Amino acid sequence: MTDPEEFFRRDDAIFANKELLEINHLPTNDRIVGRDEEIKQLANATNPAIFGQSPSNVLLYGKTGTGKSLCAKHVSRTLVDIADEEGINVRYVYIDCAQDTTETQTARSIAFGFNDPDETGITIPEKGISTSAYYKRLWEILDQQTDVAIVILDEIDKLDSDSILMQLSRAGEAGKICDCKIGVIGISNKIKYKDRMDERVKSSLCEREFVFPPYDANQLREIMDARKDAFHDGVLESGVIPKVAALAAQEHGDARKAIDMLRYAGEIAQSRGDGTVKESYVTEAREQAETDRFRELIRGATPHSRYVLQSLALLSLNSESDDQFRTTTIYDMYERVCGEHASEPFLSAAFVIS
Ligand SMILES: Nc1ncnc2c1ncn2[C@@H]1O[C@H](COP(=O)(O)OP(=O)(O)OP(=O)(O)O)[C@@H](O)[C@H]1O
Repeated sequence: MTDPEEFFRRDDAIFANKELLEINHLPTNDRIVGRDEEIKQLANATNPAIFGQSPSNVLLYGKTGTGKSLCAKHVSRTLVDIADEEGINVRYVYIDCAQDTTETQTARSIAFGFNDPDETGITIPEKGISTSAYYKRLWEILDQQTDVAIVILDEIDKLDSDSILMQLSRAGEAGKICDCKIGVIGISNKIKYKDRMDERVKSSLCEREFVFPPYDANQLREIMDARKDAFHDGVLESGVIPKVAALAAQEHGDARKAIDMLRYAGEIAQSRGDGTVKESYVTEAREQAETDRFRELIRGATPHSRYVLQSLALLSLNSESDDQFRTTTIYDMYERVCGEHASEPFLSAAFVIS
């Protein structure tokens, strides 16, 4: 019988500190490259918190992987430490609005993020209480736990309404609802997001706006060089990082994709029992990074957008050429796919398809 023991590795010949290349890793100061100006502006906007005053609300724009979340978290983390030295209690929470799209979910997650139940004695149930009850607990928690609260709302455009923003901006207005000062850092990939905001929310939330430009190949190379110690000495072929940087720069300068590609290239070497991460592995790593990204995009789409996509994929698979398909052909396939998912097709999907 095969002994599974022979398939386990007791040491890692490739990675010395793989965590540096993991998606959720928040790098330290010395590993953050090429965002000095953005960090300076964000620090200026949130500086009043150090004196216990209201920070400016900020909106950050930029394409995916341009360091928006990283800079927002990094500046907030530093702010908390400096304020602490000045005797001011600042805390921050990070909310992914792609996960928490409704007002209730967002209010609950913010309350949960700021709450230390041992200190407040307040619990935040997953469900079973009303939106206003979540708010009530949130204001109470903020009053008890902090002088200044920073709320980072990533993918803010995914919120299904402005209600939570309205509440946060009202609460932030000196002492109206709670005594704590509140600053919001909104993050979006959609430059036009502001256009659909309520005027009142817009004037309060968009006190300052910063656009994060894409990285060029040199910056991407520096970002990866600063994390090179994720690998053991000498295992990375010298051409790997420049190749990853060049490919990622071609695809709108996305640092996440670059770091993913680098990690995958290492994993490919590892899975083949190769002691060297070869430049030739980068092409495969790129495909894997693209598949991941696509999977993530699809996961965020509505069920019917996924059914339309599945229909197109099925038609393309069964087609000899790359011909275009008639709307009726796609709609027929879409109806079939909906049937397989026990879902009623939307008539309006025909307009979307056409
Ligand atoms: N200037 C930088 N220096 C070091 N690492 C960076 C830098 N910019 C981005 N990264 C890394 O790239 C990845 C993506 O960055 P981040 O999540 O901040 O991008 P984003 O602009 O918020 O993207 P999205 O809009 O998709 O959330 C993270 O792992 C981050 O650590």
